[in-house]
Amino acid sequence: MVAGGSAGVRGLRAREQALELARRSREAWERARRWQAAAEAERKVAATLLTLTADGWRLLVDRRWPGTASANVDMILVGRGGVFVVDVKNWRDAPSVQDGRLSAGGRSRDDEVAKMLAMARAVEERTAALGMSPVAVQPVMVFAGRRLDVTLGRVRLLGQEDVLNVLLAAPKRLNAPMVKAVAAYLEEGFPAYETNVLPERPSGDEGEASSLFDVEEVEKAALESVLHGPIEQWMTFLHPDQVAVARRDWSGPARISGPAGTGKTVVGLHRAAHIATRTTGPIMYVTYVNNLPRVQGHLFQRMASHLADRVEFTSLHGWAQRFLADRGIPVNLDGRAAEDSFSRAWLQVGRGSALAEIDPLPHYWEQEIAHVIKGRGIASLDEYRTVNRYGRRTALQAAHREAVWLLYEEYEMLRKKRGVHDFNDVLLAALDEVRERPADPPYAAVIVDEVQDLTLTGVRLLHALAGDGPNGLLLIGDGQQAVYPGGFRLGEAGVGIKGRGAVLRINYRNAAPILDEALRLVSDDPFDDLDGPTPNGRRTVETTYHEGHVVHAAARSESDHDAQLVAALTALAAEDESALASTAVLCRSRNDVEHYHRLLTRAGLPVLRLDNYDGRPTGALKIGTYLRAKGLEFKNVYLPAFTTRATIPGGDSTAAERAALTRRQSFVAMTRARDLLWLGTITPPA
Ligand SMILES: Nc1ncnc2c1ncn2[C@@H]1O[C@H](COP(=O)(O)OP(=O)(O)OP(=O)(O)O)[C@@H](O)[C@H]1O
Repeated sequence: MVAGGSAGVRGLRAREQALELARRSREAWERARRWQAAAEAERKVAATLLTLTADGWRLLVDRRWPGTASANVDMILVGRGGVFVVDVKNWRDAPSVQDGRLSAGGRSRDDEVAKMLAMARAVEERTAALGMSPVAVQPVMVFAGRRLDVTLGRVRLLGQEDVLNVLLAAPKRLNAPMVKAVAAYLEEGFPAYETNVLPERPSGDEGEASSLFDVEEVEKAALESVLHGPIEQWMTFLHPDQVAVARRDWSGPARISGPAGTGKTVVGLHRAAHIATRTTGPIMYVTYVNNLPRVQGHLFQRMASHLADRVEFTSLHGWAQRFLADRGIPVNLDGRAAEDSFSRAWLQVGRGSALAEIDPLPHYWEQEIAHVIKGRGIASLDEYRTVNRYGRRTALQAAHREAVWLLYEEYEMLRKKRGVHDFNDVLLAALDEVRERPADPPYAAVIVDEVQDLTLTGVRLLHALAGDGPNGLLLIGDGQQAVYPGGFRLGEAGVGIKGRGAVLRINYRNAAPILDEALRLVSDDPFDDLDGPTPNGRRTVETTYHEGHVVHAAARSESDHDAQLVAALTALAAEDESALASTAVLCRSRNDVEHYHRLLTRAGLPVLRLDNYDGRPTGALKIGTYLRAKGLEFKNVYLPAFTTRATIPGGDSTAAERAALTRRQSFVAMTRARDLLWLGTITPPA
């Protein structure tokens, strides 16, 4: 269930709210009528908007616009939906929007849009000082006496009769004290003309109260608003450092880093919105994980719906496949057939070679090919002989490198014989194509989230798309959360970010005991962070105070462990029926996901796979692998069969490397938890 209580209670509240507003509209009308300096059209719109003041909104009318000789701002409305900069229009001809242009009576009115945007920007500058995100400032043109609801870029065009419903339905961004503070701050920044003040108090004479709105429509709008989650609040207020990073002008590629939960994605999303309002080209928000773009896309839609069509949320491989298909380049991506080709290559030339001395199991070598050879686009044995294998800590002698190369060539031969491609082939082909024939139209910006999981080829591809222009490429990530082996330096991708980096340090997500527990696990592990290695895993990070705890559930057997998990989740649901909606069970392997999915379903708990989760509220408990949970967060996280030992078997020389990777993956899973982290372990009696 979502915020706002049960459906019945919500409906009742919306109805009460609508009726109260209808009562207050008479009072509003009277106040507006006595606003001498305004024209009739403005008075009517003011009356409509004044109605909202009964609901805690603040309306500032006819304000001076500092820094301009004589310009004024018609109205600034501050309420729980954010800040709305309102320009009232009383045009004889109906406005019309076509191909992104505004006209009326056959005449272009684009200059009015430009003025509106400049006004919004002035308000945005002021509210940014309070840590408010620009996406919470919305320019609105209100057309007196008309019905209309059209979006033109950032500007919303509304008919006088539609404005109230739209504002009431807006997701809640500000609470009551915030509304007061923001309004007071804007009042100071945009002073009133003394001769033109809207009377504060009604006279008591109700006068003519034309029907300003339809009670039923308002009721519907009020209901829509409470259905939005509390998430809109972080979308509105950021830490001043975060606002500064989101709005910074970078002269070339830049980087945002910081430990888990420090708001890197939040800043990335705000940055996407910021750039969208200042450019015209497409913007790509890309990540390695498949399901994350859907979730981030929905967050962005809720944060800045008017900009949603400007930003493409995509996984890197998904984008590359579409791009190649559009260019008519055939790709036969078949992960399973490619894996099978590798298994055969291993049997033929790997298992009996010098490689088995280091690690007798194929997994390590499969990753060597995927992340080091193909992931870095290495084209010859000579190149591979000397390459620095960042992030892979097991040294390879010349003979081993030669054996790996043989294995790679065998794999490639078998793969090509079957006519299939692997994920690396897709990126390599896309990179060749982009270099040959760049994307058209070019991307105005490419924002890469979770960049630590990309291969060098992936970063080269995105760099080729974004170029080195101002505010073009932004890399967001944290090497401590890398869940794949093999790394690189940005310099190798030809990306220079010198002097264009920002580090976020305040963790807003995890309760302190959870973050402490997770950081303890990786505190001795150095990690690679694109610019170079760190000596250990200890980070400087501040936590924001909120309650939370870690539960250790120790079991003697698998059945005892599973019973404890079911009991814990059932108790959680019994205490608060909505708790499951913000709870996830995360598993190390797909097999574990299958096992726990069956277990929980049998116990009668509603379960949704993370593969099918798109960020929209659902009442079900989420389940998925650690890797699928990247970038996400939940109030309660359950990690059944939790172990800090490497679960993939292999040789002694590579054991330390595998164990470190396992710890990093566990760290990612643990830091998804906001308030409760449940760790289930199975220790059979000695
Ligand atoms: N200024 C802020 N005020 C309150 N909450 C914030 C603020 N900034 C971020 N948050 C919250 O912190 C949490 C973590 O944010 P986000 O997912 O962007 O972090 P991250 O650094 O990308 O994390 P990770 O690297 O672990 O995926 C989110 O719940 C977000 O809403």
